[in-house]
Amino acid sequence: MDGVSTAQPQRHPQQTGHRTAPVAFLKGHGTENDFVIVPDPDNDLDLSPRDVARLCDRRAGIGADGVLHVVRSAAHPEARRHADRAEWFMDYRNADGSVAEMCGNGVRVFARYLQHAGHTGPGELAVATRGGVKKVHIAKGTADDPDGGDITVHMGRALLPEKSVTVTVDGRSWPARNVDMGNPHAVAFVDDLDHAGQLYAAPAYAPAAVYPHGVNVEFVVDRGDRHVAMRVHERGSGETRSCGTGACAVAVAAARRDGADPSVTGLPVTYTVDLPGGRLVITERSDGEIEMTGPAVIVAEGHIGAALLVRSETTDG
Ligand SMILES: N[C@@H](CCC[C@H](N)C(=O)O)C(=O)O
Repeated sequence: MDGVSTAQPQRHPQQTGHRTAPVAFLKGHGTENDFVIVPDPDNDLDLSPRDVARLCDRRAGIGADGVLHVVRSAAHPEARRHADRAEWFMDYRNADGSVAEMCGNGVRVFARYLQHAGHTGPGELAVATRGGVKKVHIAKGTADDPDGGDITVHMGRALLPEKSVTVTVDGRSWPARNVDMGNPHAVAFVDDLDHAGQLYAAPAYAPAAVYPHGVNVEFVVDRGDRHVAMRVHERGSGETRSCGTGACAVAVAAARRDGADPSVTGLPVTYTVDLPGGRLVITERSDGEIEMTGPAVIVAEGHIGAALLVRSETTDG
């Protein structure tokens, strides 16, 4: 993580017990990686891991792969130091309530929310994340769909630690490439995406010490020249229909496998990555910077029912 403080916000007295004021939310997705968006500019809400898990529950809650808690950087202890460069902080949480360093699809949906709410327009903006400040470009939409332009995120550089890893599903194992996109990934090239099975449980990996905080696992097949397809099992969320950091990790792993390294050749390389929920285009530039482009959509807005955010001091963290 990029020098992030781990200080936690203090729980405000009126945030214990039953919340009285309705809390607004929106629902959005990027290539069907879906999020509950909770606007909270002044960081008044203290969303516990259990609150997040309840919101993301697809039967008893709103349902999502994660939560995008939208807070002004100046109001959040983990982002205050970025406030002069990025007005808004994406406080991203996985569906099980855990915190992650980065979410690539989440940043695009976060930017779309800021556009939807009138905080920004098409063009450039910066978003603070636990993985540092990310530059985002919102393309102009059409007359029919003004908020429909693709969104490009500058994801930073990938790190490829030379550690051999094996991932295993249903007794079948593959070597995997270890790729750090701010968050951890294990990329396995397979003959058939069905070989990853149902992915109800997290794939096993070894040695465990390579990923002390867990890992996102990608399974990849070739579809054509610089064109791949993937499935992903996400740490903290299970199998999802898309993962932006995962698609970037896959593109870099595929490029190295194919002998392409822009920092050596001086030539950018672009991969098309198909996911169950849509298509992302990933370019690794000659300076190592990775750009990810894809759609982001807001699909609903409303208020969170009080029962979802009721907390008990003895059971909620
Ligand atoms: N879906 C995200 C990644 C979210 C975080 C991940 N589950 C982790 O724990 O690292 C993306 O689009 O990048």
